[in-house]
Amino acid sequence: MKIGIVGAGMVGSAAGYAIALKGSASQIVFVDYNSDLARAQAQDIAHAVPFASSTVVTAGDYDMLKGAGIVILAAGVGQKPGESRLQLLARNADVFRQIIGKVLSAAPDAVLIVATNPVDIMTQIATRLSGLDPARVVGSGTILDTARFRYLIGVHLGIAPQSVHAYVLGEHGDSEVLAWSSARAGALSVKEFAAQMKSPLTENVKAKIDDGVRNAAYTIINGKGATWYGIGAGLERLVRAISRDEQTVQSVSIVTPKVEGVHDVALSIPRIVGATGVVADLFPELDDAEHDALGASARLLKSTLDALDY
Ligand SMILES: NC(=O)C1=CN([C@@H]2O[C@H](COP(=O)(O)OP(=O)(O)OC[C@H]3O[C@@H](n4cnc5c(N)ncnc54)[C@H](O)[C@@H]3O)[C@@H](O)[C@H]2O)C=CC1
Ligand SMILES: CC(=O)C(=O)O
Repeated sequence: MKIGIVGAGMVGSAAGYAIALKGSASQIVFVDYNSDLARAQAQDIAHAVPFASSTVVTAGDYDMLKGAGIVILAAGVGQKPGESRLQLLARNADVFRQIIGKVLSAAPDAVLIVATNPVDIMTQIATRLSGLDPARVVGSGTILDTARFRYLIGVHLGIAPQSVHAYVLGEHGDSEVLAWSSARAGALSVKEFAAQMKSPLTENVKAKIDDGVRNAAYTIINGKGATWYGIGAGLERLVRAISRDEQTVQSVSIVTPKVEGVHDVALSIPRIVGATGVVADLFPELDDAEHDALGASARLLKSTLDALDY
């Protein structure tokens, strides 16, 4: 499948690199208003291809997206140290106003994957601007936070993160909800697994893991200016799920009719992802505090969107 990537900065290029190394696309086309950057990223990644796959990597204008089955939207500004994702909204909404029409003119049948922050609200804006079925406009949402959560639980339990089944819900941002009550390791609840492994999940351990997930972006941005490898791998995972019609469960963001009493809000819950985008939503079992936190996250996202005049 041909994949378009609009925004050839750190996130777009990390996604392209991961896709090329895995060979999950036949072709990648980078588009960026900095055309020199797009060309340079394509060339650099193309030089990795002989070690890994047969993906053809190029760069060009929007018309080069013709025939793309998926277009990743990673254009826009990222956070400066101390800035929240929500503070990027007005600037990145302007970027989407400029690019969505051009993407759809060239690739009207593509599934859109949104990475630009604040990703939930940008997903809602992309859905509105494109007029597409919401299931075809998939925000990467908490796919990265879920990976961070599984990684840290895996470290605590001494097991591979692939054996941890746990999800982060709601906003990809400060109000996100770590769904501890439904988290499992192998066939056990994480609490029972931890007890049997003699590494109990105390409130202190859970608080440290929460901080490691919720504040990961701030910590990494303080150290290196931006984050890109984690999300690059997450975007590749979504490309694979869609291009191979995998029907895999991922925590992604789409405009959802009703979440905790909030109507038409984009946020993450686990969803089945296949060729057409999101195929079905899965509402996990939550305890009362998690229900309340998910409701608060949904209300925050909805009110932030409503305050934006676009
Ligand atoms: N969803 C997630 O989990 C994550 C999202 N992000 C977000 O991804 C976005 C991109 O981050 P980076 O790649 O680090 O930024 P970057 O600054 O390295 O790259 C952004 C690119 O977008 C391009 N661009 C800006 N306006 C454009 C327009 N109107 N048309 C075409 N291209 C345009 C720029 O030329 C630049 O190359 C940010 O909003 C960031 O917050 C970053 C990490 C994780
Ligand atoms: C920047 C960002 O959204 C992240 O790394 O989670």
